[in-house]
Amino acid sequence: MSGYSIGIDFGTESGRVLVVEVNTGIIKAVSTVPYKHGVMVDVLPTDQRVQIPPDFALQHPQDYLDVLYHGIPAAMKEANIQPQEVKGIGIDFTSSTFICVNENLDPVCSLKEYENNPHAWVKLWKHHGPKEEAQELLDKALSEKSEWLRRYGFTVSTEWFIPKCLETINHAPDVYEAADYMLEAGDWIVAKLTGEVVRSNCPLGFKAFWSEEEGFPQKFFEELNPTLGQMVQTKLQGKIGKVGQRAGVLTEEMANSLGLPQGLPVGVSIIDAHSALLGVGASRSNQLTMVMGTSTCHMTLNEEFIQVPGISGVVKDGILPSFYAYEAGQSAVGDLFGWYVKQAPASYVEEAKKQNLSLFKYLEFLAIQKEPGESGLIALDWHNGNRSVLSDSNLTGTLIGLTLQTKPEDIYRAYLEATAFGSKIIIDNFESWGITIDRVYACGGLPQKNELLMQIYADVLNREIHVSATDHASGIGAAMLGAAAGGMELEEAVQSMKQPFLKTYYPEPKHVVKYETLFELYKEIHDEFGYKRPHIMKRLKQMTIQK
Ligand SMILES: Nc1ncnc2c1ncn2[C@@H]1O[C@H](COP(=O)(O)OP(=O)(O)O)[C@@H](O)[C@H]1O
Ligand SMILES: O=C(CO)[C@H](O)[C@H](O)COP(=O)(O)O
Repeated sequence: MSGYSIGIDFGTESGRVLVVEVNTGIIKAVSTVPYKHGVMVDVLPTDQRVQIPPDFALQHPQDYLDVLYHGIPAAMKEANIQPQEVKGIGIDFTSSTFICVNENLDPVCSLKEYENNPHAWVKLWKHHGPKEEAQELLDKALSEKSEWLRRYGFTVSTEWFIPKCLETINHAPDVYEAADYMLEAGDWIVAKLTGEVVRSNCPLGFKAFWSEEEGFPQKFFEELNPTLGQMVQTKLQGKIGKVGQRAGVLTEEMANSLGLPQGLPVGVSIIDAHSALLGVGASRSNQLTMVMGTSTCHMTLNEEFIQVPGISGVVKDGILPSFYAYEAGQSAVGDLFGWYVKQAPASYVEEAKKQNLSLFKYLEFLAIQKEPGESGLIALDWHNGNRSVLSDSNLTGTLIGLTLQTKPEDIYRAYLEATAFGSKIIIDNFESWGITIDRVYACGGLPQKNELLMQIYADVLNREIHVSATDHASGIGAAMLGAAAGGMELEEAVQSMKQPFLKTYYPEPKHVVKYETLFELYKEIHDEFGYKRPHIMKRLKQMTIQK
């Protein structure tokens, strides 16, 4: 098949539209559209007096539509191709990003009577509101030894779809009633493009306790909450499609608005991190892809179903047919560095400006001059909770070893190291349960932004890290799904569109030895606060929520 595919990657802060040549994977154009409202955590845009509760992370659905309406025409213009040359569109989206819509697919937050209810807005993946609901689901599933829990590493995360549904049922019954569909935002975008609701097996499998063999655990839902039970037949209706299949075709109205041909095939959606695995071409067993951005997701494929505690999930055909796709992750990586950089003292801000460096780059420049262990610091990177292997959003970050000599760059380096230690815990966990990792890939926005970070990962993991040449691996994966919707075999699309590698980071033996010792200490602190004394962080967190 010749021609182009449009891949749209909906991230945490922005959406990116790619136009990609299907035979070569050459990126002809990229248009980035930042979300005007970003991540909403303080007040609602409709009324500045309505405070958003703590632990909420909301988004404005219009921001996603703006990515379509502005990003597609801009990317097409830059690519300088004819609309008829486009063979399909694919969508990837952060997940579980949860939206309630009515039968016309209008978000409930766009209806006047609900606009001031935070529950009516999009709940972003990192919305940690449904803590009690997640715990309730987990307690029941553990007490009954529910079969489905084996696919979720024996955990239930507040970030997932069903806890978010239950939170809406419990705290905003009117919003629940007003919704005709409760959808993953990726599936909503597909529905807006095609006029038809087709849910993807990927987020359904990873975030909503659904499997192809068993569907939803209907009886379990009914027993927990009758409304949740009814939801399966009502607000969770819609066709289910598999990643790699066509969800439908572009409606006339959308085609006219976007300047694309009517009837253009649109693929079933995929989660962003899962899409990145396709983008780097890690389409075999025993390869691990670290998708490093705001958060990090650790993705791998395997021919076998293996029960692995502490992971985010395993789904058959969740990324590629005939493979079980596995996901684990860390909830704050780039976000943690971004937060720390904002705390930099005025003298650092000034000096960075003088040297014409971003604060990230200035701190990296200072931190690179330090040896591993030199600062005597160890951090826990749980500033947005811990996704794997502890799966507890009540956990918080910590820093041990501070003295009067500690400098900001020491702390920055300790946080970079902490995320590498967190990744080592995840990889060691996979391996100890029989999922061997032979090759490690890194992609996402971070690897190309921070060389020190990637060298630390190579040293801590004591493995080579192959960094993808593109920081758009998710968008490329989405474009592959667009090509597949247009008629290309998905595996063929992966082989012809996968992106090359830019650089390999090799472990530095002198550093590896030092990091082995530091990791032993990290593991002790991790187990102490994660397993033995989680109540310390939980009680502190509780006080902040009660305020
Ligand atoms: N030089 C840098 N070093 C470390 N972190 C960075 C640097 N530049 C940006 N970041 C962080 O990277 C994240 C953005 O990553 P990116 O992959 O572009 O976004 P997303 O995860 O939304 O797709 C932000 O959280 C930001 O704080
Ligand atoms: O949980 C996810 C995938 O399963 C989220 O989509 C992801 O963690 C957010 O991604 P990003 O860091 O790229 O914004």
